[in-house]
Amino acid sequence: MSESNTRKPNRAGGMTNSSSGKSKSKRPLTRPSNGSGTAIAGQQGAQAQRKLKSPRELAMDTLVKVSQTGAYSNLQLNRTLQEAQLQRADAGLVTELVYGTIQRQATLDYWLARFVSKGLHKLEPWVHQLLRMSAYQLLYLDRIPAHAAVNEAVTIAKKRGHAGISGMINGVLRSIDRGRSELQAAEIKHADPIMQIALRHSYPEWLVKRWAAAYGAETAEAICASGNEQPHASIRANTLRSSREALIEQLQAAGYSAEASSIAPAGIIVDRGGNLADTDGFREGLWTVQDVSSMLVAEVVAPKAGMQVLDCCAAPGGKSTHLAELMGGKGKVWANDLHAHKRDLIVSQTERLKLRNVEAITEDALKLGERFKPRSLDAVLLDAPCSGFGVIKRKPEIKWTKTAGDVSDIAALQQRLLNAVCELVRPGGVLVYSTCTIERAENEEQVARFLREHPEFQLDANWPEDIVEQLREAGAIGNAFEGQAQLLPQHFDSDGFFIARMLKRP
Ligand SMILES: C[S@@+](CC[C@H](N)C(=O)[O-])C[C@H]1O[C@@H](n2cnc3c(N)ncnc32)[C@H](O)[C@@H]1O
Repeated sequence: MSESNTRKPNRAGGMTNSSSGKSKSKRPLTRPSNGSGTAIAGQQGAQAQRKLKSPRELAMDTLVKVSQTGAYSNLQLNRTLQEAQLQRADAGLVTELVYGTIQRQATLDYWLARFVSKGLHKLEPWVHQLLRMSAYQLLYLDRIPAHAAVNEAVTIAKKRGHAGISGMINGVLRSIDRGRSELQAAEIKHADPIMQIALRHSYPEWLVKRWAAAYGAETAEAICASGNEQPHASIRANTLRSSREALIEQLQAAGYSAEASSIAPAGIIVDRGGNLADTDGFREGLWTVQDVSSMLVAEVVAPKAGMQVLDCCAAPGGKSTHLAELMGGKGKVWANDLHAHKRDLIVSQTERLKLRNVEAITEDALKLGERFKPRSLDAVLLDAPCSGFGVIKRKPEIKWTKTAGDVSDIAALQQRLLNAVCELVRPGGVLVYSTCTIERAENEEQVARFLREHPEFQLDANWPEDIVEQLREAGAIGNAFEGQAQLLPQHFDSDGFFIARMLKRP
């Protein structure tokens, strides 16, 4: 039996993550960004590396690097997988251990603290990560026999540390194994309801407090639980090359589980699809890998063929290419990003999708007024840099690394960006503001302030009807829809996203 990656159904009291349900597929198969999980014939160096380090040791090293250096988990994991050249099942195990351990670290520490008498803060970083990672296997993964998790941890400890450490690790993990029927997250009780949510679902207290204040405690808990779910893999049909229906048939014929997204008109949910960016269909430009909530942004811009459109913060180009597709390849999309090295990402996407009406440019969006005439563009999209709390499913370390100060800083930048780029919209034109976060300060409050200071703009509820209907059904908007929506991650099992459509008065 491969012990690769299946998560326990609700084993430790959190949300279920079994492989059975539609939204519960195995983690490595739903994380396309870690595409190096496919088997790659080993080079000599890679084989030597593999002999030296087991998948668990690689996972532990990745966890230490992420926590010590602040590296993004997905990038660090990709580096690890590329260097190690693992077989698919082993890459799946490393992926599961890295994401799962980061995701559940507060709950894991809560239990570990019971058994580590000298206190977790006194542990060396690798010992702490090894304990977390092994406790994660015992408490959250059902295909991994307890003896494998414990023995592997002890083997790593013997290799890395002295006998006292391996003995301590053995003792702690065996205690957790013996007590695991009681170590259920749902059993965690705390006098403070905020702390209870934080410990059960493994989030920092300040963040839960903020979300409870913004959305109420019940919704805050649902946000937290949803953030621990496996993300769906989804693709956006390039409707200039094929239809969504034809692609679904094609994918199903090739053995994929593919179905139309209920919310995104070009979206296809693909379960158990492996790395969708490593497929012929992707290489041929038939689709783009993108979260369904992210697909709504260009639909809300709703550009017409022939329009002049500017995407101010565009890399890697997911929304710019979508805009160009919606325009039938006619008109012009300027895809701008601050970072010159990201221009290549946009260019490679437009070339792959065979789009000729996208021009990638490099500029600080605060200075786009030096390149474009005021009031000259039909539509401007500001998909702003943000705190990213909507994508915790994919980047779980965000919840541990971002601070309330980061939210204020990024909100101040967003405000300056909005003030700068709104000048470029022509009278009667559209300005769409979006973020992949669920912070009011970056979303509704940002828009309210902007509208106060720019009376020439007004919210515009003229969104595609089907999308509005789906948003209403999911509870993302009420009856009085004014033209902005906050999608929470639980609404469509997607990323959390905010979108506001504003019109410049003629
Ligand atoms: C949310 S991401 C954009 C994602 C992109 N719209 C997509 O759908 O693929 C934000 C982007 O803003 C860029 N950025 C940050 N500050 C910027 C600035 N001052 N001017 C232009 N781009 C900026 C970042 O490099 C990053 O690529």
